[in-house]
Amino acid sequence: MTRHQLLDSPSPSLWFFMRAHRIYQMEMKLEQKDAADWVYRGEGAANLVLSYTGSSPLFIGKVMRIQKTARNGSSHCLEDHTVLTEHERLLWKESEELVSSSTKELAELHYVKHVMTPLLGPKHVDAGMHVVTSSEFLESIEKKVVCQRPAWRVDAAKVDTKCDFVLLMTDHSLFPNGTAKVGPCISVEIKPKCGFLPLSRFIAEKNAIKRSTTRFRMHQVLKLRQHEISELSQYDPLDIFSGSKERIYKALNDLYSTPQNNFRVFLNGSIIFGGLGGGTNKTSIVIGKAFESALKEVIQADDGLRTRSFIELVAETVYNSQVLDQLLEVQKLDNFDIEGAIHAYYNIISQPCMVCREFDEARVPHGYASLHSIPLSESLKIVKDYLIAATAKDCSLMISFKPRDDGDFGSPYGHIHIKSTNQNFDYKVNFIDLDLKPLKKMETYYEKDKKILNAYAQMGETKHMKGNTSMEVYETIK
Ligand SMILES: O=P(O)(O)O[C@@H]1[C@@H](OP(=O)(O)O)[C@H](OP(=O)(O)O)[C@H](O)[C@H](OP(=O)(O)O)[C@H]1OP(=O)(O)O
Ligand SMILES: Nc1ncnc2c1ncn2[C@@H]1O[C@H](COP(=O)(O)OP(=O)(O)OP(=O)(O)O)[C@@H](O)[C@H]1O
Ligand SMILES: [Zn+2]
Repeated sequence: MTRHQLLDSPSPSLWFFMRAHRIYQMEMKLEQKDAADWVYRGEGAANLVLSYTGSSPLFIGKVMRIQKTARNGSSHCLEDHTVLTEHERLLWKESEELVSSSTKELAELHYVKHVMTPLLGPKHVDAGMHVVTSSEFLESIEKKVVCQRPAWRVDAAKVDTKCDFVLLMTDHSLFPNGTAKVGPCISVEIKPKCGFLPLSRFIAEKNAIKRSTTRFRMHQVLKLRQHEISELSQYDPLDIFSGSKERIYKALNDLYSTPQNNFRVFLNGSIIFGGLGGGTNKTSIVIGKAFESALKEVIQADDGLRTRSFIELVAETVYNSQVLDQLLEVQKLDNFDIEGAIHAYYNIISQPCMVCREFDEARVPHGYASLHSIPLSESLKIVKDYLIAATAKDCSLMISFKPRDDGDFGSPYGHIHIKSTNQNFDYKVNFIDLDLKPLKKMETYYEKDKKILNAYAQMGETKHMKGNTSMEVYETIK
């Protein structure tokens, strides 16, 4: 590791100094030999995440988020590392730091810092910091982790070795104590997805099902058909966002039964439940037993009773912290639905509307035509809010718990008590994956919406012949 300037005598307080003074990029470079200290933690569609195992105080308690690049050029990854497009600069013009960013990576960081953090609360978001890397460092990481990655993720994308930055963030599966010694700490990662039913008047009558069935549940049918999942999830996002204790318990039980990519659990930073880097199947008895046993370190209950107490811990925290209320508000910035927002998108890019083009000129529904005569400022607001909501619908939250020491009254963390074991825990909640969605994705969103609806309608048609409603069908094929 090459250090310059500030970093001759690194200390944990330096990290806070840099954040406090808005120094988002460390004056250091990670070299090939540094790769030995980083191990695979997980990944999503766009990024690979590693955790630190070395002894440098600068990196203890941190994870590294590395961008991936598509193998076939058509993945989710941000292929284009130039800064925002002309239209994106227009869209985000109120966030000066974002539009004047010199690289796409810095734009992403400023988006989290200046757009998402004020909406979700600074207590729950860490925008992270960029660190320069050599391509040799990234190549070593790529080789080192390839065998731990899910095969389908390996086929889809690899580490982007041309990208010379990585993002360093707080490891939210741990509690900071400034040393390499961890634990006991248990954390849960939940990807709750969209928690409301759209009400927009721009939803076409033929798509009215969107007003009564969540996108998540309809999307499950498409995912099943495309073999992305092997069974339908029992989870319904409306439960976890409901504010009702009973329904939150139900959501947690359903997430536990069918975790897919919506639920994971880590013990002292290592995964003990759910799939690394992708989805996972229905929880089997074997997995259930192993999980029960892993919980021993933190849940003081007899064999067979720990999972239930763990679910109580998470459900009570979701209910008491009310953290999902804030997330739901941000998701609801999408109040036009993609069926309305898509027209505003074409106004912004000054292109003929591909949706209205499908209608005879005289038959364009009045509502859509009216969207094409609103001022540009309104179109910008509609699309900007839609994209912010898209980030909020795709992010995850990590809730971490550590047993609370008796008499610890000055703790900066939340406090939760579970009745079943009479235990007290400190907890903290953080949002992760608050990525900026590219403007050009609006067209993909429109197409995907149609695809999801078609798959759901087709399932309904097949089964309706037997006299069932779509909901009953969902329940029976689940
Ligand atoms: O469209 P969705 O709801 O499937 O969300 C995508 C996620 O699929 P999911 O349904 O959660 O399994 C998808 O997750 P997976 O790859 O399925 O784990 C990504 O998060 C994707 O975001 P991006 O392209 O990486 O920025 C997500 O795309 P966005 O729609 O958030 O842009
Ligand atoms: N700050 C963090 N602390 C602890 N674990 C993290 C952190 N950030 C990410 N992870 C882990 O790494 C995984 C992948 O990270 P992330 O969700 O950011 O990837 P992504 O490619 O952006 O995902 P998506 O497919 O949703 O776009 C997460 O699911 C989580 O398990
Ligand atoms: Zn239109």
